Amino acid sequence: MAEAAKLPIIDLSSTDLISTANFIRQACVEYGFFYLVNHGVEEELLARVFEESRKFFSLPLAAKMNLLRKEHRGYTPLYAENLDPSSSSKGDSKESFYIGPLEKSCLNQWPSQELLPSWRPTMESYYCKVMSAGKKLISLIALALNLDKDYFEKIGALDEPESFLRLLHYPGELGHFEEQIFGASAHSDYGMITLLVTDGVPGLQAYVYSTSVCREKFKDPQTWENVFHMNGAFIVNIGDMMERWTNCLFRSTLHRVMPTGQERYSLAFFLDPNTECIVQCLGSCCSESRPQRFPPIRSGDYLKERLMLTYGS
Ligand SMILES: O=C(O)CCC(=O)C(=O)O
Ligand SMILES: [Fe+2]
Repeated sequence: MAEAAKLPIIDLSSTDLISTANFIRQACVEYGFFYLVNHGVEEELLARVFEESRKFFSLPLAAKMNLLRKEHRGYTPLYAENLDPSSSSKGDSKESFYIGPLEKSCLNQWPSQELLPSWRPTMESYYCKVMSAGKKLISLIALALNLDKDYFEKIGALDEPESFLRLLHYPGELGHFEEQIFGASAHSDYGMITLLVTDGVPGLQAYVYSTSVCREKFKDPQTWENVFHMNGAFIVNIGDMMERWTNCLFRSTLHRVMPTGQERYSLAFFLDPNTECIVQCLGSCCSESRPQRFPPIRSGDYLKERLMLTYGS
């Protein structure tokens, strides 16, 4: 049985910015995962988002297929995705719905107002709230990296960030004994940070290390720890672009969702930089003894490459 991960708890409302930043640094170096409390997103709004998400996934398949994923927005059906390219499984046992930047709203797809009248305003309101919590957190992450608080704004990363809200539904059915079917197979997220909230049903596991060395992803044997839901908190994890910026100082930790036989809903918000932003090793994160590990890359190109590997488009 996997143990429960004892993740740090970061208070986004703390006025002591320096100690919060230090605490974030430690959390990102040691775990790449932490809980975020007092983030300003009301419980009542979260409950409404879950309710609307449930309504969408309960629609007949044909209605959902009308909104099939295009331009990385819309519906992805069960087994459409295998997050672990090294596995030969038939795909993950989950369905999802992506909502992209509201500034580019013509690319987004929405269920019709006749079907789900409150859906779009609820999702837009949540998108804005979680984005503002995320931006505040990024300013503390900048401080944690000994940068100016507005560093990521100044380099344009937070100017119309290419961020996606993903509604997830795990139906909970278990595959045959001989099949290895995950809710979400082992992966790391692609962007800067992910802010996740679940409905409380367990399943999420993170591969937590105890050394600060950049680990080799997908290397066996692995030890996984359960990441449980905490009432009122976001589960935050560092994504691969932040790992590249920090030259592996901050970890983009592998995680997965185990099948438990229970139906499960979650909301993942991937805060990814503006597509034109160049992601390159921060001066404070490389030295002679810690040489740069990745070449600079345009955020949009990196994201496209990763999505291509997951979806083929
Ligand atoms: O549903 C969850 O708990 C995690 C989802 C996730 O890791 C993802 O969509 O990237
Ligand atoms: Fe993830």
